[in-house]
Amino acid sequence: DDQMETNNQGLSYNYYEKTCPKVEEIVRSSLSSMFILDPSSPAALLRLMFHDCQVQGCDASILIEPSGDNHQFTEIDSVKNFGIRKRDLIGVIKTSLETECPKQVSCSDIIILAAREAVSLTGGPLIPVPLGRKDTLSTPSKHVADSHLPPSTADVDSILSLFDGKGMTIEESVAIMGSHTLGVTHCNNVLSRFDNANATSENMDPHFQTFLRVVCPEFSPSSKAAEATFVPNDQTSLIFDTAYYDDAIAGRGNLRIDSEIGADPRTRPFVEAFAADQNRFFNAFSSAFVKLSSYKVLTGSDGVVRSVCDKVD
Ligand code: HEM
Ligand SMILES: [Ca+2]
Ligand SMILES: [Ca+2]
Repeated sequence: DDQMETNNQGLSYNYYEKTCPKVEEIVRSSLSSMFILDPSSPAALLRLMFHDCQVQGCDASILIEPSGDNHQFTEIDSVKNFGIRKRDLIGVIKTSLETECPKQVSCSDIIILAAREAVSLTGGPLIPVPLGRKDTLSTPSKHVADSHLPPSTADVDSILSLFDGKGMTIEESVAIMGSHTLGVTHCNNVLSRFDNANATSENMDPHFQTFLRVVCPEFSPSSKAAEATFVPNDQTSLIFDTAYYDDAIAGRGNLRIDSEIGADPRTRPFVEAFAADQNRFFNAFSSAFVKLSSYKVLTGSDGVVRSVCDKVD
C-alpha cells in the first residue's frame, strides 16, 4: 500500500522507495571501495554523523564550506571539530546519487547512511535507519559548535545528560560510546590525562600510561607534533567489536570518558555486559544510533535537498 510508516520525527523506512529505490545500494557500494582504499575512513564517517547531529541537529550543516566573510567563524572552524575528516566522501556519494536520482536524496540522509555502512562494513550490525531528513540552509557559527560539541575531557555525568537529551537510556548511552571501538585519538586530546591535578587521569592502567607517554611525549597540546600524532581508540581500531569495553574495564581508555565509563557504578554494569555479550552491545547500539540520527531533524518543507553538499545555494 501507499501509506508511509513514519516515526515520531516524521522519518520513514521506505522514504526513497519511489524516488530513489537504489539509494542504500549505491551508498554501500561507493563506500566499500572507498574503505578498501583507506580503512581508516569508516571511523571518520561515524564521527562525522555525531558532530553533524550534535550541532543544530542532523541537517548536514557540518558539510558547509566556509566562504568569503564567514571564513574562520563557521561550525567547521570550531576547535571541537579538530580531527573531523572525509567530509568530501559525502560529496562524492552525492554526485553518484544526483546522476541516478537528481535532487532527491538529502546530504543529511547520506551522512546517516554513510555512518550506518561504516558500522556494518567494519563488522558491526546492519542498522535499519528511517530516512527523509532535509538539509539546512543556515550555517551555525563557530560559537554554536563550541558550545554544543562535548570537550575531550567530558565525564560520565556530562555524557549521560547529553544522551538523555536525545531520549537514550544509560544502557544506550554506554552503547553509543562504543563508537570509540573505531578510529584514533590525537595526542593533543590525550595530554590532559597526564595532569594529575584534576581527575582526568583516574582508572588508568600504569602500563597503558607508559605507552601513552611514549607515543605522546610532553609536547604542548597546541603544537604541530601533538596534532600530528595519534593512538588507536582500542586494540582493534579498524574493527567494530567489543574490545573498547575490555579496554575500559582494564583502564586502557584514551579519553577520560573511555576510562571512567569502566569505573562509574552507573555505567560499569553495562560495560561488563557488553564486553561479555556482543549481541547485547549491537542491539543497544542500534537503538541508540537511531535515536542519535533522528535528533532535531528537518522534514517536509522545513528544509531543502541541497544539490551540492558543501554549499548553500
Ligand atoms: C559524548 C562524548 C564524546 C566525546 C567526549 C568524544 C570525543 C572524541 C575525541 C576527543 C576524539 C578524538 C579526535 C581526534 O583526536 O582526532 C574522538 C574520536 C572519535 N569519536 Fe568521539 N566522542 C564522544 C562521543 C562519540 C559518539 C557519540 C560517536 C559516534 C556516534 C563518536 C565517534 C568517534 C569516532 C568514530 C572517533 C574516531 C575518529 C577518527 O578516527 O577520525 N564519538 N571522539
Ligand atoms: Ca548539524
Ligand atoms: Ca575495535
